[in-house]
Amino acid sequence: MHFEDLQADYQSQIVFEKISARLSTGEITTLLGLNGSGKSTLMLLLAGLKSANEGTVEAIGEKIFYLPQKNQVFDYLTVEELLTINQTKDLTRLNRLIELFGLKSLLQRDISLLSGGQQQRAWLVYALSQPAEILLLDEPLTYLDLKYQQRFFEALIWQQQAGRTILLSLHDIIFAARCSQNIWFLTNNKLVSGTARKMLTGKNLVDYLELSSNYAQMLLSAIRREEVYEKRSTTD
Ligand SMILES: Nc1ncnc2c1ncn2[C@@H]1O[C@H](COP(=O)(O)OP(=O)(O)OP(=O)(O)O)[C@@H](O)[C@H]1O
Repeated sequence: MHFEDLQADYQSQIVFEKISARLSTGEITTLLGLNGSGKSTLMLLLAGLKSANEGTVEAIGEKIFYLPQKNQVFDYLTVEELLTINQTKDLTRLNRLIELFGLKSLLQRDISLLSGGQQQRAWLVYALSQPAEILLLDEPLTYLDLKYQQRFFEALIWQQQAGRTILLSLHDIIFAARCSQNIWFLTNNKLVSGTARKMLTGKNLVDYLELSSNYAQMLLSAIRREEVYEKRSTTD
């Protein structure tokens, strides 16, 4: 999937203009940016749910699934009913996801009566079980406790290894650094993109996320420590 010279606005307020990028097939890309920088808007455009004022999006022959930041059901629907709406799903994958996200004991419960994190787990299983080549997941970590953030990380790596192309929007750059090959920053109506290694620099965190340089350095040290830990843990 790629897009060129995209422009979006709401009632003549420009969100971004002339942005272009390619979503690398089979890789995980994370979209970072301040509140209101346009991450959800870009996902809506890529999913074909909002039309661009200018520019083009091309995803020939690729099925796209978009999970919005806020999800709700308007009728009483159990978790099981939600997860079986689309019968064309791969049941082996669905059952493994149900297990991974601890939904077995919640299958008969009404979604609207679950806690925020339990609802998010149901929506994530719903999203990850869709038969789509491209997954657009808007702030998937919202409400998740650390246990299920870790499970979500495992699910992401599994899905990437199964050949899916994934675009996430996140505010957690440590999580982004762990899972992403590519980082896109939305900043001042523009998109700046590159490999995670190249993009996660102190200067970019200060310039694009408006962090103080001390906080940016602290996060980058945590990312470096994590890299060392991960290298060590693969040889343990
Ligand atoms: N339906 C809408 N009508 C009018 N303006 C909107 C609408 N949706 C979003 N906006 C505005 O467009 C801009 C981009 O919003 P968007 O939701 O894409 O940002 P975001 O980067 O996803 O933010 P966040 O990190 O807070 O989720 C913001 O200024 C927002 O106020």
